Amino acid sequence: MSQSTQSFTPSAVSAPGKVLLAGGYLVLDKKYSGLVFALSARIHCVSSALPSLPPNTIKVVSPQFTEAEWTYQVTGGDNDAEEVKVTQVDGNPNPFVQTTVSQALSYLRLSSIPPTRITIHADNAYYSQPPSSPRFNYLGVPISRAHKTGLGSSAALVTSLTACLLRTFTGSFAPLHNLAQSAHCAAQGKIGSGFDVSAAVHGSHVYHRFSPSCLESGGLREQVDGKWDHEVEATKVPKGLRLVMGDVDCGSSTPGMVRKVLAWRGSDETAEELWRDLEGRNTGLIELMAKAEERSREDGEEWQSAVKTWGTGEEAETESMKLLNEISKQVGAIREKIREMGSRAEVPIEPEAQTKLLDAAAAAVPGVLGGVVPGAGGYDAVVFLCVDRDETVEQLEEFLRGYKFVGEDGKGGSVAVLEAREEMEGVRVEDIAQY
Ligand SMILES: Nc1ncnc2c1ncn2[C@@H]1O[C@H](COP(=O)(O)OP(=O)(O)O)[C@@H](O)[C@H]1O
Ligand SMILES: C[C@@](O)(CCOP(=O)(O)OP(=O)(O)O)CC(=O)O
Repeated sequence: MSQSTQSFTPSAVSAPGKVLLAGGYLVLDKKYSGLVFALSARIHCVSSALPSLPPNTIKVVSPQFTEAEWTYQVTGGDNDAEEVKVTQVDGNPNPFVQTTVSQALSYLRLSSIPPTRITIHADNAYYSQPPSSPRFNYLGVPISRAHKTGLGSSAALVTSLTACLLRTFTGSFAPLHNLAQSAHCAAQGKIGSGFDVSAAVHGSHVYHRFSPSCLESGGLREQVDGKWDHEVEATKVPKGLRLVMGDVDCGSSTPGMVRKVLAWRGSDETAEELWRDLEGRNTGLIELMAKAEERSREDGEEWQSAVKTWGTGEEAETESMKLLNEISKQVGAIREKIREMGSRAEVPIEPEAQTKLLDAAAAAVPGVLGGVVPGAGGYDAVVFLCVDRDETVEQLEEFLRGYKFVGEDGKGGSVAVLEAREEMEGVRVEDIAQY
């Protein structure tokens, strides 16, 4: 039913970026798990009334970039038969912003809205830039020219913007997950696994995807309000451990890699065995992390002492130490299968240059349990699981800063440490006075 606006709640919300530590490619199939951590790097959206504009106008601005203002006119929705239309009247195209505004307003079917401004602020870790830049640093280029670091800017943006629109016009976040997945898939022009939007909504978890059929028939309302079959089981990096994210300055294209890996999976009947084996290793890591977290609560003193000494040569033989050793070994076992997957599909999921970097970092820095090439793999990122000791983190950062990466065709590159670590929480309401 169409409804006129009952409320206008100026809102500030944020949604986190993601890192898929385990389950790349597998997570595209509902049977298999994705271990995804939300990150402290967030995209914020802040709404306010903008009385200088005509009614039924929404202006979205992203002030860290040039040419980043988009004005939309909202029409229709006066009766049930009439669709809501969102037309861009000003600015360059931004399909993620436009699709999100359009889907949120079409879903809500508001027959009139007060003129509204929404400001986007992205944490610095989303784009390469000088260290110690001010918060929400001004990059001075259009978004298309900013160098992305692969934390999932579009998923965090779509989720944050959807949440902001829902809260502004209805006072609540419902139905955030389904609506954000729908908008993200529509803007991308394809139905991916959705682990990134799921992390932006729910925070860190083990993810099983929704069936693509949730978005394949019926209208928007029917789809969003229908029964979704994704699964989300909260998880966390055990106390005393942390993730360190590295951005490798040598790009590779995810879409091409996904197509090739899936084509190989379809053509080789032994691939399924590899998928099952890798799933066993991934769930093995998930279980070990849960056990470690449990151990840290059962015997905090023993756990703390293991975390303090792991990798220093002064380890005592305790249950906690055993768990840290097992986690470290399990990361290695996952990488072994990932390399097999890559070489059999002929796709550089963990290319040799990344193997060298991951092994060299773990060998050089005491306290690094292991590193992987996250998500789809390739040349552009690494993530390390390490003990959360100041000296370990500092040494790892120093090691990465000094590392000379030799990528595809012998091209050299550097590795930047991102200002982001794991975080449990997904979307959240922020204090509107802070911006
Ligand atoms: N801070 C931002 N403000 C406005 N739009 C953004 C912002 N960050 C990302 N986007 C949108 O998301 C797109 C990037 O999406 P994509 O290429 O899928 O990258 P990612 O892998 O980071 O999600 C941009 O072209 C833009 O449309
Ligand atoms: C291959 C995948 O399973 C994981 C890709 O993970 P990334 O973290 O590499 O993704 P992008 O940020 O979109 O580049 C594809 C998917 O699950 O959609």
